[in-house]
Parts: sequence; structure tokens; C-alpha cells
Amino acid sequence: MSEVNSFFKDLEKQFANDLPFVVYSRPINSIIKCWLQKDAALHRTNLFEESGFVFAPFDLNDPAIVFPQDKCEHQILEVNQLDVDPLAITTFSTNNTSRQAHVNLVSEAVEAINKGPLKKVVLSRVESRPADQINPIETFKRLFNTYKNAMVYCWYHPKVGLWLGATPELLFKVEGSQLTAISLAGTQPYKDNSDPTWTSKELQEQQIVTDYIAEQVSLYSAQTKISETESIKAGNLWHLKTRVTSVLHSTSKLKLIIEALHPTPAVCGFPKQTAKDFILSHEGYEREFYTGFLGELNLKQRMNRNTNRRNVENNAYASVKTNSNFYVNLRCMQIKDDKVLVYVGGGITEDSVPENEWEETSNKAKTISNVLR
Ligand SMILES: C=C(O[C@@H]1C=C(C(=O)O)C=C[C@H]1O)C(=O)O
Repeated sequence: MSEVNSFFKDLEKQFANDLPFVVYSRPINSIIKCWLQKDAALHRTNLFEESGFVFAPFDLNDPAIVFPQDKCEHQILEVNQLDVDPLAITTFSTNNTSRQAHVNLVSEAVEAINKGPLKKVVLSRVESRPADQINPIETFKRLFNTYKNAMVYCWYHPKVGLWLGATPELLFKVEGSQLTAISLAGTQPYKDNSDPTWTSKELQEQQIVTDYIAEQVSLYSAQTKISETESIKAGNLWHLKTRVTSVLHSTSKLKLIIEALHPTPAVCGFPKQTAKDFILSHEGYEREFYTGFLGELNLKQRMNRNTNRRNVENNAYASVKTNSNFYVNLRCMQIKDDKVLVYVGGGITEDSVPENEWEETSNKAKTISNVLR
């Protein structure tokens, strides 16, 4: 059996046995990894100190789930493109009730922003579609083939649920003492090869995110650098992106950095607690893991200081680097009972036009639902 076939056979077997797994590929990367947990136990993390793969909700008052490294079998596959079955053509109709509800929700938010102190709030909704005949592992393969600069994944735990996504947004990564965070906001549809022109509303919305990240990061690190802002393409959309890099103080705990950065104004708003309260009291549904984060937690990387093999005693000085990388769970869906739930949102500021915000969420829904057709 080919390497590709046996990788996916093991994954299918894990799913058929109703055991937890995650399969994923990080952006601009031809490596697919999977973690197969050996039993169905549910491991929660609160301190983010274990090594494993973490899947955390939007609201960290709810538990984050971890697949501990020592309780999993790992596999790695290097491949550029995967064979998939052709898609059946189906069309999804727009639901006018949800359109009106979203428009009303955005109008309420604009009103609240005008009164202050709320400056930005990210409002979302969930689209529900019939899920018959969806094979999640085949859907993962399509995501992998389609979204090369996203973190694509399929995550399953029998006691939690089944989630898939293709997120363009790194929350942050830590490589030894190096911290990198990304500010991603502003959305425009991608139109035949032309570059986007950003309005002051979009630039301001993204600046709020960058300022917040830089300020939070500087509490735990030094030498913070902020890159130029660039336009990046994510599926059928453009976003504004800025990179914030920094050197962590040796005493900075990962949990504190997580609490400082998550949820960022890119998916929650600003000021953070006011925006979060508005979301929890107005959105009218549970985000669960949408706009939470997922990724590799405290993986140890052995660094040999001297690569000269003859110099054996130098290997005693080999150091171990601890790496984590977390992606914001966006452009994602949950398969629940006989339904696919697609989660989409957008940032609201004082200049937001409710109808346009509906369009933006509809465009975002296409990114993920394209692979279901
Ligand atoms: C909230 C979402 O996306 C976020 C909101 C954006 C915006 O408001 O323009 C852009 C990228 C993401 O940070 C989503 O895709 O559901």
C-alpha cells in the first residue's frame, strides 16, 4: 500500500473506531500530520503546560481540550496534492430570516459603538446545511488541495464533536524565546487579479488589532518589532496582515500570553471585555470552538549546537527548544448530527453598513462551503 493510502487508512480506522484524532497541515507546507489518541479519554488543559495538540474554545471559561503527546500515535506525510472523489453539485439557498437577524444585530452594535466605550465588536452567525453524505476525511483532503496558505485541519473527539477548517490566521507562535503574532483584519472579495484598495474604515479596524497585540506582547517580552502591513489572499478574500515579533522574557508563562492575546480584537473586539460581553449577550448562539484556537502545544525540538559528528562530547550540550503554534479557528465548520454548521463573522466599527456586513459573512461562508459542493 502506498504511504498516502496507509496514512489515510489509519485515520479512517481511528474514526470508524470512534477514537479522537486530528489531521492538519500548516500554511505553505506540504506536510500533513496526524495525532491518533489511543483511547477515548477527554483531557482538558488549564495551565497549557503539557505537550500535545490543543483545541480551545472562544470563551476560556469553558475547557480547552488537549491530545497529550504521550497518549497519541503520530504520523507524518509529505505530499503536494491528494486524490479526491469529484464533488456532487449542490446549491445552498440563502435564508432571509438569518439575513434580517444579522442586519439587526449589526445595527444594534453600531448604535452601541456610537454610545461608547465599545470601539469594535466582531459579530458572527452560523449557517446550517444538511450533512448527509459528507465524509470528513475526504473534505479535509479537499481543504488541503484548495487552501495552501491556510492551516487546514479536521479534529474529532467522540465526547466533543467534529470540526474542520481552513484558517488564514495565526494567533501566535513561540519558538524557544521568539514570539510571533499576526494581526489580520479587513476583508474584501478577491476580484480578477486586481489588488485591493483599502478604505480608512478597514485600515482603522486592522490598526486596532495591531496596537492591541503589540501592547499585550510587550508585557511579556522585549524588542517588539512591527512589520509593514500587507494584503494577503485567503481563498476568495483579501485581508490586511501585520506581523508582530518579540523576544519573550524567560519568566513569561505560556498561559499568561494566551490570556493576554486571546481573543484578539480580530475575532472579539475592543475593549476586550466590553466586546466579549456584547457578543455573549447579543449573538444568540454558542460559538463553542469557532474563534477559539488550535495547534501544537509545547513540542520539544532538539537543537544540536555542534553538527560535527566526530565531536561527540559536544552533543552533551545539545539544547531543547520548546515550540508552540496556535491558529485562530476561523473559516470553520462543525458536523453535528445530520447538519453542517458553518461559522462566519466580521468586525463592526462605527462606520459599518449592516447590509455589507451580511455580504462579508456570506463571502466568508463560501471559503469553507466550496469544498462541500
Ligand atoms: C471573524 C472572522 O474573520 C476575522 C474578521 C475579519 C474582518 O472583520 O474583516 C477578517 C479576518 C478575521 O480576523 C471570520 O472569518 O469568521
